[in-house]
Amino acid sequence: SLSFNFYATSCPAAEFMVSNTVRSASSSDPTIPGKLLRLLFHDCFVEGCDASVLLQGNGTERSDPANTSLGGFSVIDSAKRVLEIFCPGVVSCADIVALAARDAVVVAGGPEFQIPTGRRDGRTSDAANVRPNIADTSFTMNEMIKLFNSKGLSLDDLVTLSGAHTIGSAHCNAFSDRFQMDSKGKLTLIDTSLDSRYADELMKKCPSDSSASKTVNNDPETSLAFDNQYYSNLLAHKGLFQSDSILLEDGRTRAKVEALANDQESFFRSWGESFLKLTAIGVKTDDEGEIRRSCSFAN
Ligand code: HEM
Ligand SMILES: [Ca+2]
Ligand SMILES: [Ca+2]
Repeated sequence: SLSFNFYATSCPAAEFMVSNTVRSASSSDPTIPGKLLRLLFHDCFVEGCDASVLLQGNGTERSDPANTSLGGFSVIDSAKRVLEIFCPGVVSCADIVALAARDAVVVAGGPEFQIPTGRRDGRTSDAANVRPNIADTSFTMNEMIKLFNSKGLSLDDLVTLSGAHTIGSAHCNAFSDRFQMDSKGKLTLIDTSLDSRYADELMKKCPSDSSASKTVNNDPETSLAFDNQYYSNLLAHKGLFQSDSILLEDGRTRAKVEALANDQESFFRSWGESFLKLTAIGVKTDDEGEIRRSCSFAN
């Protein structure tokens, strides 16, 4: 099983080296924390937290269209490079992904807490497993609940972990389903759960002819700060994805949204608990899996 300070004797500076790498990468590129946090989500929901998302090659998870907008791989690679110099063959890529996401939140001003380590790296990675296990922005609440429950996560965990959208950004096509385009390329809002002024802003930033690489902030107010602003945005009908907006629309989750919007401390407490559950999904430990030498390839 996982344990706190798993590397205490085998590589005592492991966590320090990961956090240093995350810190220095984020200081030269402020988009890094969001990328590292999303990378963890996409790792843990597919085959568990086993770094399967990092494997390169034909038909791996990383090659699936649902994963092409992932980033932060180079930060994981540079942490691994340092660790392989000081503690060769000891620290798993799966632990690096989890620790890096934990540290990314701290860098962005979020809560700091210990997480257990001892995850081992998976040997398989199949693109076909991505879409059945990753939530789509068009999911209904029932579909979201079903998916999260299948990973051992509750309704409250869903609301809390969606708070990750308090940082980072999204490509225009990630929310284009909230608009309709006429034959001249003009957009109109079809999703009435969205604030109309916010919708206008989004249409301006993401016109129908905008480039595929164009992005907008997930949190229009404090995109670099890991705070509870996400929940105030939901109350103001400024959830970027339909899967954000329904957290307010649905009676089963609304009270939790309101509670987290009202109290940042309670968001941080909830975050710590739900993050621990997220980083423990389907972990491989002890004699399962391996410790990869390179995070991009199985040994
Ligand atoms: C509940 C269902 C969820 C859906 C439908 C969803 C969907 C999305 C989408 C479509 C994007 C934009 C990607 C892009 O276009 O580049 C995004 C970004 C992001 N998501 Fe989620 N997400 C969900 C839950 C989560 C969870 C649980 C986490 C982490 C705990 C997370 C963390 C992030 C982060 C940090 C970003 C910004 C990435 C960046 O800046 O590069 N999301 N999400
Ligand atoms: Ca995985
Ligand atoms: Ca924020």
